[in-house]
Amino acid sequence: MRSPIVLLPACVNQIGAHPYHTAQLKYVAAVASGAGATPLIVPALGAQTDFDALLDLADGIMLTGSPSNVHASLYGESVFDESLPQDAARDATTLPLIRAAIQRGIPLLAICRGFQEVNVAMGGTLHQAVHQVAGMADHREQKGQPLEQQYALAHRVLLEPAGHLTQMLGGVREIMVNSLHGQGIKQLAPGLAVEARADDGLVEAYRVADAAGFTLAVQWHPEWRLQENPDSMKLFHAFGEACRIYKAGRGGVP
Ligand SMILES: N[C@@H](CCC(=O)NCCCC(=O)O)C(=O)O
Repeated sequence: MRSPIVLLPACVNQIGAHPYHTAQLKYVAAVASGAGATPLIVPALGAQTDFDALLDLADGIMLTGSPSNVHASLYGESVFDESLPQDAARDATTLPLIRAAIQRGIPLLAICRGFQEVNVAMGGTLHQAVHQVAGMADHREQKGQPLEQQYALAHRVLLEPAGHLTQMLGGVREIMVNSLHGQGIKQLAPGLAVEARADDGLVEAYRVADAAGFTLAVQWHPEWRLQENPDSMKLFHAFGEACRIYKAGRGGVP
């Protein structure tokens, strides 16, 4: 029996003289080892994408993090800081893909930038600089520090008692998470249900309330040192199981 196929939409990055479609190794490895699925990196072709062809192949979708920001025009704002990286090709690919996948009930796991993309795709907005908002903490990593420090556990998140994440993690009320983001949720999109918040009230996880399939979006990075974090392993295991159930429900072969 073939393993479920999980699509990972790529970023576009300039490496030397050429632009590339890229996905970080830790996300690809997390899908394979954490979810027990076959990762399939999808180029950021935007409107040229045959979304139906891709979704016919997909048993799940994982939206990765990225240093680039979702373009502010996609939630009705102008960009506050043009010096920060953007990725229009990724935006043009992921936002329609997200809406189509949710429509089909395809399992969806969204991480960091992916968490922000789903909120925007469903009609929500973002703080472009959370640390500049009165009463909010600074959720950014200390760039230039070793990665072990940048991805170290940074703050707790309080889980919604009746949420799916609480159930997934065996009933715990809070967990410690890493934090590598300058942007965050301002207005949660209609139809999204909060799963966790930071102490400053920032939404750190949600699900699509009436989605037919598994949906979980988290602002932190469960893929980081996945095997060493039991909570992250439970999260990826649940995602993998949802992908297997989805695959079985559609006869398994596209
Ligand atoms: N640019 C957005 C999202 C931040 C994000 O995804 N950070 C992780 C980048 C590196 C990685 O993928 O591990 C923001 O700043 O809020």
